[in-house]
Amino acid sequence: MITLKDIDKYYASGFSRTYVLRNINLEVQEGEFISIMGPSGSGKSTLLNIIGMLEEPSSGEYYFLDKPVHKIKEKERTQLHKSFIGFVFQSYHLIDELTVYENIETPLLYQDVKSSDRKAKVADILDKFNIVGKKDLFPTQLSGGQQQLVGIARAVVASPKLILADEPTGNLNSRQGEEIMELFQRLNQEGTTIIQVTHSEKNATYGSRVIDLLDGSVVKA
Ligand SMILES: Nc1ncnc2c1ncn2[C@@H]1O[C@H](COP(=O)(O)OP(=O)(O)OP(=O)(O)O)[C@@H](O)[C@H]1O
Repeated sequence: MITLKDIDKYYASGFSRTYVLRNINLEVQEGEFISIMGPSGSGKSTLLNIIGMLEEPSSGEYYFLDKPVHKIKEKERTQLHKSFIGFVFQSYHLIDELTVYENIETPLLYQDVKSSDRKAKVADILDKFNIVGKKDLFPTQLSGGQQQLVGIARAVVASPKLILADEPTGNLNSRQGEEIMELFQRLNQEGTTIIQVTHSEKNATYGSRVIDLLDGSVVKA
């Protein structure tokens, strides 16, 4: 599904370069559930953002479903992201002015799904996530755990092939964190590929492979 070849990400600092990622080579097969681990500042979020097409590498090659992401135009890249990837952020990134229902519906609007299909898909996800009773509330009226559930519901409503999650349980208590991990495990068993960034050894046990980063390089994959 994913091939990264010699990916570097650096920023200019004076006359030199500061490397955030260096010489990353990685293959991810469809159906994997991967945890990216490593100390703070080791480049985990940057790697996830590159895989999610939210950031561009400075050099190297990135193939997603055999498409050369490093070569295609931004518009096509955005289309790839919208069609195949669901992104879960640590700080939820819900839209405060929209209800739970409307937040979950947004990716379907981007994909031009027709109204009756949108209704059916959102209803299905609300049901699956046990949040039917919350559909008309606004994000600020929910607990952190509930907001993250909505964030994940929004990420999966369009049935993405790949879920990327950056510290999805970072702001949750341990019970809520376990629920999210169990949910990811179920989605993975149903065929969704998952890559999460986590500091938690326990969260990593839900996955099938750990990628360890140190100072921008993969030390174990
Ligand atoms: N625009 C930028 N200019 C310079 N350096 C940057 C820029 N953006 C990120 N960095 C640096 O890249 C490094 C890696 O950041 P990244 O967020 O990927 O690490 P991380 O492993 O996810 O860290 P954490 O676990 O703390 O979230 C950091 O040292 C950060 O300061």
